[in-house]
Amino acid sequence: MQKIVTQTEMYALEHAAVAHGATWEGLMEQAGWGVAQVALARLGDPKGRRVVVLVGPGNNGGDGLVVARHVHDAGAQVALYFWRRQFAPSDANWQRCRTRGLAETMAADDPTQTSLRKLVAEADLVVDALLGMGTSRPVEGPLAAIIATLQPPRRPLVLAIDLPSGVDAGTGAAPGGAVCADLTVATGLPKRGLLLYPGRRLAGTLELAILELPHDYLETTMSDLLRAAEVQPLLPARPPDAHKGSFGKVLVLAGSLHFPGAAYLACAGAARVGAGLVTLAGGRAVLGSAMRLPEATLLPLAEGDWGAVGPGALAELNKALPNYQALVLGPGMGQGEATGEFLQRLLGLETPKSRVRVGFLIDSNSDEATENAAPDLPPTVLDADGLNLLAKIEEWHERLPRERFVFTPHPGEMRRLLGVEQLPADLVATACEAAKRWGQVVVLKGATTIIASPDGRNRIHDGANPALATAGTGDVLAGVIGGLLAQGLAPYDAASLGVFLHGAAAARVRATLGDAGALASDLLPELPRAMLELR
Ligand SMILES: NC(=O)C1=CN([C@@H]2O[C@H](COP(=O)(O)OP(=O)(O)OC[C@H]3O[C@@H](n4cnc5c(N)ncnc54)[C@H](OP(=O)(O)O)[C@@H]3O)[C@@H](O)[C@H]2O)[C@H](O)CC1
Ligand SMILES: [K+]
Repeated sequence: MQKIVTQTEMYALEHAAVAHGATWEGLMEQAGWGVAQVALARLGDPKGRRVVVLVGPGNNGGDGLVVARHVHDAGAQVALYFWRRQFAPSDANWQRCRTRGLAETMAADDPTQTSLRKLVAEADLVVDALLGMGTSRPVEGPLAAIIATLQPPRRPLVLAIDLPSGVDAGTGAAPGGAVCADLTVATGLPKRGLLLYPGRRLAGTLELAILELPHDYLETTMSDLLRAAEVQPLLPARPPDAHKGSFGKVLVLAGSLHFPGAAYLACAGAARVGAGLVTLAGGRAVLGSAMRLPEATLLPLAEGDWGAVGPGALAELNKALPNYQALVLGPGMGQGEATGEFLQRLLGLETPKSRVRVGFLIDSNSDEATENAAPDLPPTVLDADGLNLLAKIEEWHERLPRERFVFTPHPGEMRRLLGVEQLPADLVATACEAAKRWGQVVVLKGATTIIASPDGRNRIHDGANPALATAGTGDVLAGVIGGLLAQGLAPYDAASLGVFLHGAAAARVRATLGDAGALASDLLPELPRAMLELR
């Protein structure tokens, strides 16, 4: 499993490695040697190739000096450009470069970067070893000017060691600008900032230089990179003697007059990942969606305002719910008052008192519990308007039954759930803390999607795809996760596999249609193909 680390976790791992007998110098040698191998593979025959290494003041610069030595020893012509690094005889890696006679330029002697521009213009490869995990503030002044000499379009290949200089290792932020690399070789383990935007974009292709780190430290709360190997075992089995009842039933409550298509997309998403039966619940507004998917059954519900679902729908819905193994709630359902009241009562949140009566609804029109007493909800995906309506309910997270929901917010919905104007910079920590506090699985959607479990586990999906930036793709994802929940996956696994399959289907769409013009519904036929590919 590929772990992703914060600076704190990485420094702790390095200390643990030293406690187990490694040396700092040895770790740096391993890191630099690993990076040099990637550099040499990119350079092809190193003879006569020109390499410039930009060396900063810290250990990232130290890695750069190790790379410089190995690339020189392999036959390339290496020049060193130092920024804020003072020579000291104890700097063994610099000393080794001096012994080899590598050319040196000091940034302090090149205030207008004239020498640097010439070096860069003649180089085949620039190695960025200015700053790594130690980046602690926005880039400015001479450092910004040095970084500016690497601007595209005319420039050599740029390889960043560990992180592109200027990218925050924890959040991926680059407030003062940063090196825009063609590839980044992470040392030991990839840092979170390499997966989060804009860091992910600035890093280019990601590669890894292996460090020997003590593995028992890897199994704590570090993030996992969501990859095929991790999710493949989660695919539900399809025994030959199976029947539709084997794969669960999903109830989808989605769509409204304004968003009729959301219902279709969510239902079809659930069906396309193998749910046995999908039922669409709603008023006349969603009839069109039901017609588009003849395989779905329909649960007609009493309508509130403008065809939206209102509290009158509860009786029918509660009767039906025990027959379903998963519920998808919210895509395009609207945010009208009646729908809000419906949701509040469906979730048992109509009065603070109901906290102690989870699973039973009180009909506010009657003094006593009605015969419509609600069953416990099955595992439920709460998405889009469902989340927006939930966010309006006072103290919702203290009163909602825990470990029952997968929340699938995009950043705007996440802000509303958290009740903040702006999301904190550290999105992984934000998703993880929310999942813990709310007791629900949180899928924080974005170019990089974060899946966080209440128990602290979290997975990061590196699936940016411009083809996905179109209306309705979130509705498909909600349906996909619902379809997997119905097949018996635990919420965290259903969310993880769902995000992976959705991303894999999107990659297939992009491969045939390109970056623009794909429709959310184009994902649907690709979902079974993505599953087939994964099996
Ligand atoms: N620890 C190990 O054994 C290994 C580490 N590896 C590599 O080391 C770096 C992390 O090294 P570190 O020395 O902690 O940090 P950096 O080299 O990234 O940089 C620290 C210096 O940078 C200055 N700084 C930070 N931000 C800025 C900024 N925006 N502008 C100017 N200067 C900045 C900071 O100086 P101060 O002024 O704050 O004192 C530091 O001096 C890691 O990324 C790996 O590459 C090896 O890979 C493995 C072994
Ligand atoms: K760097």
